Amino acid sequence: MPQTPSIDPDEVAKFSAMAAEWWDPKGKFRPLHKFNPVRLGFIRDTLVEHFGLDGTQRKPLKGLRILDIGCGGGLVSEPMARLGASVTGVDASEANIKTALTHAREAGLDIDYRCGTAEGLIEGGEEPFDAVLNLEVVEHVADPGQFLRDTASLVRPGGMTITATLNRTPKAFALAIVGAEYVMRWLPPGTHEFAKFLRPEEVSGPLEAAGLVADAPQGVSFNPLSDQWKLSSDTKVNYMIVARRPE
Ligand SMILES: C[S@@+](CC[C@H](N)C(=O)[O-])C[C@H]1O[C@@H](n2cnc3c(N)ncnc32)[C@H](O)[C@@H]1O
Ligand SMILES: [Mg+2]
Repeated sequence: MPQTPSIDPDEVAKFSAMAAEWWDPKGKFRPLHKFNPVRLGFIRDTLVEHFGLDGTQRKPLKGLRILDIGCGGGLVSEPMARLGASVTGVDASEANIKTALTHAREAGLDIDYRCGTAEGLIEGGEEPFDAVLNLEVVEHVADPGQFLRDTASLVRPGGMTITATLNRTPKAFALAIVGAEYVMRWLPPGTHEFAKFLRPEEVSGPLEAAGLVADAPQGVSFNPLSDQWKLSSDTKVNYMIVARRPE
């Protein structure tokens, strides 16, 4: 594990211990698999609109350079590559990167996976990206403000970033921790720490401090009747924020 400021070693160890399960839709990452179609649709549509791409093409993201920071096993990196993007997937856990590499190789996808961090990319003089995806990571890092400013600085002028996380509200405590971890057992107890959840302004603030302009948050909600996630106006539990760097 690289020793740099954004890493909380206990958090990264927790994900490393589950590394073999990333691609098991019934395993410990079941919630992310269930959640994936709605966030992928939102990401695709947002990128197509922002960059003025042709959404009817089979590979509409062709030509875009995307960073998936905290990519885990590659649940988002792979679909982005299939849509034509040139994807760099970075994760602090070596075990996750191994899982991601093996899975992409078996799928015949060429993804630039690296074990590392946002601050490591900056120190290494990485060229800024068209888009940076920061999905379900900021609630697991040591210093969220610095991490958000770092991810923002990896966005090129005219580019954008999408951040997804959990809100720090009583409803999120009830659903994402008590419900998902202790009642439904969708996630291993201890996966999330309530104090590390972020209010939308705690995400947009650091992004804007780093020169981006943030949209209003987009809520994502689970409907127990249909057993599905959908975009919603309710940002009290899961939400995503799009932020753009002016030209
Ligand atoms: C909940 S998972 C999300 C994975 C992926 N983004 C997804 O949504 O499918 C959080 C990931 O963040 C990684 N991580 C934690 N701290 C990190 C850091 N400082 N830099 C990069 N990755 C980190 C963990 O190893 C883990 O794979
Ligand atoms: Mg999480």
